[in-house]
Amino acid sequence: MSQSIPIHGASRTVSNTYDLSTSPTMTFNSPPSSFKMRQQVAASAKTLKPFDTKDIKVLLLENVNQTGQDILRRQGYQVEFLKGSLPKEQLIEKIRDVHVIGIRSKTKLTAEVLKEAKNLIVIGCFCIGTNQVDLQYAAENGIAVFNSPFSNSRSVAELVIAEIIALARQLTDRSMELHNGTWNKVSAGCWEVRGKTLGIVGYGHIGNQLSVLAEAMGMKVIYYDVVNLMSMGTATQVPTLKALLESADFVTLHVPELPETKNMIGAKELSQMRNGSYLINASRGTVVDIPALIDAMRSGKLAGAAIDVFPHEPAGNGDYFNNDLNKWAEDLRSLKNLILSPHIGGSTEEAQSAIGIEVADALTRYVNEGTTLGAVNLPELALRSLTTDEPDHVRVIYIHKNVPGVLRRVNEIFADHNVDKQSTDSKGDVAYLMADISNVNTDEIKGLYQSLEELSSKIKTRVLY
Ligand SMILES: NC(=O)c1ccc[n+]([C@@H]2O[C@H](COP(=O)([O-])OP(=O)(O)OC[C@H]3O[C@@H](n4cnc5c(N)ncnc54)[C@H](O)[C@@H]3O)[C@@H](O)[C@H]2O)c1
Ligand SMILES: O=C(O)CC[C@@H](O)C(=O)O
Repeated sequence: MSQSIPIHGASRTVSNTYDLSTSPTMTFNSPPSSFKMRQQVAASAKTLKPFDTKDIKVLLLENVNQTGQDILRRQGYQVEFLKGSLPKEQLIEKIRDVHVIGIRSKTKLTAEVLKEAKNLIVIGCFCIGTNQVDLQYAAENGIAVFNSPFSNSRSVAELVIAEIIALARQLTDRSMELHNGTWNKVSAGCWEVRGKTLGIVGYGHIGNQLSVLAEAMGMKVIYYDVVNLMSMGTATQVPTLKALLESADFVTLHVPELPETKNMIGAKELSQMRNGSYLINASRGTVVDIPALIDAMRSGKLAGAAIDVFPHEPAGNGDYFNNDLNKWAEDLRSLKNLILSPHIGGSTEEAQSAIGIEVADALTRYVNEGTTLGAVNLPELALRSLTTDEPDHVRVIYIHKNVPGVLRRVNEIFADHNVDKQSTDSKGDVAYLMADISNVNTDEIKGLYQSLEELSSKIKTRVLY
């Protein structure tokens, strides 16, 4: 029935699923005849065929790297690839049909969109941020979400280092002037970074990398985080954001998009910064109140800023960055010593290639084996793989409401079979159960599936075989 295909180290041995190509609410027919054929071949000789995954539809948006596309195509999935994101109406139209969607930071998978995604089992965010997905709605509807938590962290940190030096030397202004034919050799207001203080807000993966790089350039590093953290090198944690803003020559933001981080840097915080200091934001566009930043730049309070992320970002390359998109865009564009970049913090060949592999592997393992290791909205579980000499085994994945009595009822349904291994865990209101059951003949799969589907606790059932 299946053959072992290496998926970047993971052995793929679970071969088919009972609900993947169909709506979870469909009525059941007999198992496909191809399944029985595979069973016979497997039982007699173990000269196994690759399993049939052509029914699994994947939609990849926002120019997901070739590495990710290749992994998913090698599985035999039907992969549709688009370079940009889609307007909401088109997204809804497409998402109705697919089992897997891969996105980056622009595609908003809100409850309104996900409500239409009746076949969707998993979302891959080919980036760090997952704020663009309604994670709670996804979990409550049995849709796993994966991301790549640190594959582009170094790229962001390196961009920020470049920006610190470029701002201190007004480099982008000088470059633009010379591009326009003007020679303007100045030293006034241009500084070395050695001995200056870098204030890092959010000392996670990116903040850590940055800390090490900045110290290597002779900068003093202070940081503010809501969590008590171990300092890299000789960096120092400060107790409040205010303390950081008052002491830093350069302030750089590396917090996630959360209700608490919305407009975290507004007029009050900008006024607390040192005169002639610099602000860098490569986190999320909502973290800085941009009209307040424009005022602080115009008044000379800030000597410069670098902004990589915006509250509203264009859907694709070539689109306009103007007042229709963000009402202050043209004011922002007119400022001196302001570096504007189109959300490229993580956009390097190294990062995108690594993210493509990491997220596509996670999606593949989830689709084929039900493994949730690395999922951001479901409990993280894995079971040892099924093997080819276990032809009458099935793996049951039962995503359910986290309420009393479910395990007893599920195990009653399994009662006529041997449960070889089972694992279960919960996260908030949602629980995830994996069980490998032996001595299941093909005619019994439908019954198992239907019995689980009929439980009032059910969110989503998958039977992999
Ligand atoms: N510009 C880009 O291309 C790009 C690339 C990658 C990531 N990002 C953004 O950068 C963010 C940070 O990435 P990371 O990998 O370092 O994340 P991380 O989760 O490793 O670190 C975030 C840190 O912020 C801290 N934090 C959370 N809320 C805070 C608050 N209110 N005040 C202070 N600290 C707070 C957390 O405790 C954590 O230590 C991501 O969430 C993403 O939005 C942007
Ligand atoms: O590649 C992207 O679109 C997002 C990059 C970055 O913001 C992330 O969250 O990883």
